[in-house]
Amino acid sequence: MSHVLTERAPAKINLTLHVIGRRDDGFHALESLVAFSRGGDTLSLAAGEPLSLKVDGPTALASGSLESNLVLRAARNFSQAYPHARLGAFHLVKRLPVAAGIGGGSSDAAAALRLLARANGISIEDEGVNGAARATGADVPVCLAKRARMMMGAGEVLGPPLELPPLVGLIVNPGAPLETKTVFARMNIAVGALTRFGDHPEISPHMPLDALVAALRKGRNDMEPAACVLAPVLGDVLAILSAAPGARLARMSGSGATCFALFKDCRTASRAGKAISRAHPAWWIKTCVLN
Ligand SMILES: C[C@](O)(CO)[C@H](O)COP(=O)(O)OP(=O)(O)OC[C@H]1O[C@@H](n2ccc(N)nc2=O)[C@H](O)[C@@H]1O
Ligand SMILES: Nc1ncnc2c1ncn2[C@@H]1O[C@H](COP(=O)(O)OP(=O)(O)OP(=O)(O)O)[C@@H](O)[C@H]1O
Repeated sequence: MSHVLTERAPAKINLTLHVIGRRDDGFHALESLVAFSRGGDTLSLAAGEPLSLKVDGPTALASGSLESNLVLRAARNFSQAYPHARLGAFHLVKRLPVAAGIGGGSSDAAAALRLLARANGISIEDEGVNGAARATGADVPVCLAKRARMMMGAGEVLGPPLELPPLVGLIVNPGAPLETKTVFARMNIAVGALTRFGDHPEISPHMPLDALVAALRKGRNDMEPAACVLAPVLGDVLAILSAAPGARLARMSGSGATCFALFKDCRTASRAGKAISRAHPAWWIKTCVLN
């Protein structure tokens, strides 16, 4: 019988997302402080079986065809880097909203690479694993170690892991899918243009909570205005989160439409979550701890 390994694929939250320009290859250059939730999707691997994927869970249908699933794309990229490596049968339990700016597919792909690395006794720091992550998608490298850190370049340049204090958050997705590519296109930045270079607030490795929140407030998500045009409900989500009692900061994650707010404690966050859920029962709302 094959040995089954399991990994969690958490949500990625862009606490800040500064788009500082557009490179000659068409990709946008970013400065982003990324953190991770504790819940998310679950991926398991029966190592040694032929490569396959089964997906179930509440958002399985929304995640598209099996053939286009980033788990299989990551596994194929891994196999190119390590042609003699054991692959296996993946089982994904999909819970995160899809095309939501919280890197669900990227986190699943990174979990697949962690599982394949474990099954083959390879470190996730190995260049082959990192190369497979880069080849799979811009957000996959940062999801590989799932540690809070600065992300730069088009996602391939990572700062050192940061020991952020746990941030109590509420994440809200109003159910309007947004494709990353479409939101970038709407920003309409010319190839080769540098917009707002280097004004990201300084984030130090052991920042106390209040200093971190103050620094985050000086940051922004540059994709928010374009995403709000494409999904006007986002304006409501941000206004509701900003006005929630105890909210210290409200912002969109990634290319949207998921937004988050930070609170001083779990009780305040959970109370806000319940009130928003009563008013908007169709929205996906989760309290979480980010770091
Ligand atoms: C916006 C972020 O969510 C911030 O974390 C990510 O940069 C997006 O990462 P991702 O979803 O993994 O992106 P990919 O699937 O690699 O790219 C989707 C499309 O988004 C655009 N794209 C992506 C990342 C980037 N830095 N610049 C871009 O212009 C490209 O048109 C690309 O074809
Ligand atoms: N395992 C997967 N989970 C979710 N979506 C997937 C997966 N594999 C492929 N996809 C496809 O990837 C696209 C983006 O989905 P995803 O949920 O990763 O977006 P996102 O949260 O906006 O990502 P990011 O924050 O990295 O931009 C969707 O169109 C979906 O069909």
